[in-house]
Amino acid sequence: MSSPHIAFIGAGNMASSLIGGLLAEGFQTNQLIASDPGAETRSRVAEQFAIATTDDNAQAVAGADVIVLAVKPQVMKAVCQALAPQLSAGQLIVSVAAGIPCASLEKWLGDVAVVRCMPNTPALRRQGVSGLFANARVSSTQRALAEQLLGAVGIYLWVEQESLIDAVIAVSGSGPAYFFLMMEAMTEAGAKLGLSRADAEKLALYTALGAADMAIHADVDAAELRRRVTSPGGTTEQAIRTFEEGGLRNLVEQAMNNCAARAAEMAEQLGQ
Ligand SMILES: NC(=O)C1=CN([C@@H]2O[C@H](COP(=O)(O)OP(=O)(O)OC[C@H]3O[C@@H](n4cnc5c(N)ncnc54)[C@H](OP(=O)(O)O)[C@@H]3O)[C@@H](O)[C@H]2O)C=CC1
Ligand SMILES: O=C(O)[C@@H]1CCC=N1
Repeated sequence: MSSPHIAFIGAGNMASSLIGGLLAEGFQTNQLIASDPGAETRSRVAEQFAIATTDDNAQAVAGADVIVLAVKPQVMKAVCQALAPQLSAGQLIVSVAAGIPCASLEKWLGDVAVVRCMPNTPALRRQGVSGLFANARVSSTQRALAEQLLGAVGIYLWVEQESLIDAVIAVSGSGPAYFFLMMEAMTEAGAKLGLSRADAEKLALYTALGAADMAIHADVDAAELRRRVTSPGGTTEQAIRTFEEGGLRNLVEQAMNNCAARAAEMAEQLGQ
């Protein structure tokens, strides 16, 4: 489908990142509509992206090829149950919600084609990475449609088991926050070492960008790139030793396990 119409249900952080990325990629404003109960949110989205907005989810989904469910998991059941009678045959549901399984969406929406997707907010800059899982009703054309949507805002990969979406959340869905935390901490520490806050922030952010770009394009892994920065007896060695002795690897593993466990817990609590 060359010019699909896409309705966003919920126009908050994640929807805005996707909308911004789609428009930057060349989607037309008249292909997109966003529905949200918040008047301020609708004004912001209309002003920022010049797309149609509404507070009526039923109006948003009428005629849409793809319906992106981008509300908080806590309201997903009510949103879906209200939306179910408004859906037409052939529409593809793309849910970006953490912790809401396909089976729950099918229970609330009926016999629908669902792609469960875990994107991340760098989609706004078309630097997103998404994990996708399709239920059995998704046709090959609809798979291609989901790929067109998420491919417009970054890269994507399909997982063959739905449970792996929780692992995707732990790595990349929530992952930007881990790197932002690192940037905050490096900025603070740089400022304490005497740099201006602005300079410390610039150095930290561009270092993150450069390291990621280098790691993506290198023909060796991150461990080898790290070793190449770490001169024996030099400065980096002291920093890395401090991280290792402080248990950074264990901490990262624990954090990601807790993240995935929370997604599973949400499925128990909110998916009924
Ligand atoms: N933020 C992220 O980095 C990521 C988020 N996600 C998923 O995206 C989803 C949305 O998260 P996020 O964008 O951060 O949350 P936000 O709160 O920023 O956005 C959700 C929006 O939905 C609106 N909303 C509430 N009720 C309804 C309704 N009945 N109909 C339509 N819209 C409604 C909310 O309005 P109001 O505020 O007035 O309630 C809010 O504007 C979540 O399910 C989350 O798991 C996935 C990947 C990454
Ligand atoms: O924190 C959350 O629950 C959402 C899902 C992944 C990123 N943000």
